[in-house]
Amino acid sequence: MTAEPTTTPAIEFRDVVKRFGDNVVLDGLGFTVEQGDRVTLIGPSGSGKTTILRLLMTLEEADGGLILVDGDPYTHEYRGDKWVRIPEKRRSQIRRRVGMVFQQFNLFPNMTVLENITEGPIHVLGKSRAEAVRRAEELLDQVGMAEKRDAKPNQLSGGQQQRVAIARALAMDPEILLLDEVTSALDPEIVADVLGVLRQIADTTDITMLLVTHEMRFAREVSNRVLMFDQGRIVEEADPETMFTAPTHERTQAFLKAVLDR
Ligand SMILES: Nc1ncnc2c1ncn2[C@@H]1O[C@H](COP(=O)(O)OP(=O)(O)OP(=O)(O)O)[C@@H](O)[C@H]1O
Repeated sequence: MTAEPTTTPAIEFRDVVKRFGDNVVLDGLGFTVEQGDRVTLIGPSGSGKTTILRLLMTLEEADGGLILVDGDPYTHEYRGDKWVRIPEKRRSQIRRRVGMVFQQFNLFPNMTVLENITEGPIHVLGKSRAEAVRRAEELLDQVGMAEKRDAKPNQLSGGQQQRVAIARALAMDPEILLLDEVTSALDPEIVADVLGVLRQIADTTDITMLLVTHEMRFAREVSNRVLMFDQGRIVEEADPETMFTAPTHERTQAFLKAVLDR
C-alpha cells in the first residue's frame, strides 16, 4: 500500500501558460504554496504577478497547464484519455475557498460598511442575517473599523476602505487569501495600519496567504516565504531573511537593489 501524502499544497501551479495575444506572460510556471504558508510574490512590474492571482480567482483563464487548489484541479482534469474543462459548478465551489483583496478596494459604493461585509455571507454562503452581522462586527473590531459600520465607502479614507475590504474577504471564511498590491493606492503613513492588520491575521489564523506587493516590508513582516518571479517563471525562492540578505540569482539581486535603493 502506498502511504498517502500527509499534506496537499493549498495552491499548486503546474506548467501554467498564460498569453495575452503574442505576449506570453506565464511560460510554464510551476510553484506550490503549502497550507498555512504566507507567501509573497515579488518581481518586476508587468511580469505577471497579478495575472497569477487573477487566474486563481477565475478572472482569467490559463492557456495551458494545471492549477490545483487543495489538490483539486481548478481548470482542467484528465478524464479517460483527454483533458476536459472542470464544470462551472465545481469551479465555483473551489473558487469559494479563495478570497481576494484588490488594490482599488472594490467596495460596493451604495452599501454601508456593514452591508458590504454581510452581503456575501448572506447571499452566497446562505448564513442568517443575525449570524452574518455578528461575524461582521467581530471582523470590523479586528480591523479597527467598528465605529464606521454604518458609513458608506466614500465617507472613508483609502486605508479605512482597505481595512473594510480585508474584513469583507475574511467574512467569506476563505481558506486562501490573495492580496494584490493592497497598499499601492494608499498614502505611505497609512501603509503601516494595513500592514498591522495583515500581521494580525497572519498571527491569529491559519489562512494561507499569497501576497503580491512592491512593499518589501510586507514580504519581511508578514510572509514566511518569498518567491522571485521574472519573465514568466519563479527564478528563486527563499525565506525572507535569506532572500533579502543573500539572494543568489542575478535577477533577484538586480531587482532587490533597484527597489531597496529607491
Ligand atoms: N487583460 C489583459 N489584456 C492584455 N494584456 C494584459 C491583460 N492583463 C495583463 N496583461 C499584460 O500581462 C502582463 C502582466 O501583467 P500583470 O498585471 O500580471 O503584471 P504584474 O507583475 O502584476 O505588474 P505590476 O507589478 O505592475 O502590477 C503585462 O504585460 C500586461 O500588460
